[in-house]
Amino acid sequence: MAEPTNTPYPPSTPVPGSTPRSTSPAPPIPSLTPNATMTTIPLRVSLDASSAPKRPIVLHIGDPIKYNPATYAEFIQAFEVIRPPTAERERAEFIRALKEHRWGDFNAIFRPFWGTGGEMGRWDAELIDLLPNSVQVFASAGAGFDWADTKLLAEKGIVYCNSGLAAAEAVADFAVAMVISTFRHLPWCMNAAVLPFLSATASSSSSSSAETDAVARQIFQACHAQATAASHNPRNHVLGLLGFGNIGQQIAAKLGHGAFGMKIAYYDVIRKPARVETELDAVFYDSLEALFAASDCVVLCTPASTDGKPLITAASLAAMRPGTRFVNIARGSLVDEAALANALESGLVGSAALDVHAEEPRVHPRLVKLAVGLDTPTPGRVMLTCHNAGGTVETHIGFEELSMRNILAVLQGKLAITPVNLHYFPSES
Ligand SMILES: O=CC(=O)O
Repeated sequence: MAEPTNTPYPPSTPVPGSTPRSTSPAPPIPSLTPNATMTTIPLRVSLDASSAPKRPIVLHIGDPIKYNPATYAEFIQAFEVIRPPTAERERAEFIRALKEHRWGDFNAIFRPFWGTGGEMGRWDAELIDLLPNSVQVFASAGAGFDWADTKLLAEKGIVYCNSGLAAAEAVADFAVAMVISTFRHLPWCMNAAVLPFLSATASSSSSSSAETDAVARQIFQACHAQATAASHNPRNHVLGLLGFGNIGQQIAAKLGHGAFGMKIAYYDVIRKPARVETELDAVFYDSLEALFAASDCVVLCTPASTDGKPLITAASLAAMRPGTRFVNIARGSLVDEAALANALESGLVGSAALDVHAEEPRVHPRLVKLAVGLDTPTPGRVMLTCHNAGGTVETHIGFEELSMRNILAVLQGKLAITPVNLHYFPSES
């Protein structure tokens, strides 16, 4: 089953620089309370009194800082920042450099890198075992951390901080668009407007522009007339959120009562406090199957399973109501895509919207066919996008800022802001 959702961020502390909130504040997220399990990581920065004080060393992997020059100025004042050149960030060379102790006893890893996964591939035992014992914190861009063995990092005494909070608003906004797409068949509507012209361009001379125009008008009119019968308003339908962390709660706030008027249902490995359920008018279901059986649209917003196994399989899909809508803005590895294609073809799943894919950057060919086909009774039943949900300038600003703030906090002996692996540390008592 999925890992626990992210350690919440204190409510009084806005994500520094993440979103311009002054004119239009985001809806409050009720669960953002300080977490009792937060702990201070013992300082391992060398404080050698006999020599001049040394600044802690930060290994900066990935892109240069683009959006937060003021915080970066503070950062490089406090730390010696080493940014290996591209060639040293290739896995083989990175491993060689670690073995040679090329960057000395560095204290933090800083990865403000917009892109899923690490530049040098999985952060597994092969890399982690080579890290010097001086490393205390690894702060990275990105909500997901399925590419990093955070348990092993904790066993080495390294706190891993993600930046999910900085991406939550963008991901939730995108999920809203995707949920609406499943109710209103946006791929069908969009494809019908342009596909005849795209096919004509692809086959160039075979059909005249008058023929293309006639076909296009026919397809337009068919969609205009028929999409209506397959489309519904989301209001009063049950939105089933599989995962109810920051992102799930933001989706609930945007689509629930007082907004789009959907009824909110959720399942999470950790049931949320009554206060959260009350504020979001959310009903807890005690199993994935129970949630699916109650939902008109299921949204996957939970971290990837630690064992890499999908949650959405032929067996779990069978618990859905016939014609259910399905949205994935979490991780492609959570879905058995062949089983989902079967369910779409049989009508068990009525429509879907998928931002993430099991083998990115490859998109499953059967799902592509279901996304573009104009020759079925309800064509274009799947919206497919390229892992774009979190991708906004505001997210990127927040990734940079939050990663730097996490490192500043830990290396200055304070609480990490968004740690996600503290539950793997031995307890202090
Ligand atoms: O998928 C995007 C992220 O992990 O932030």
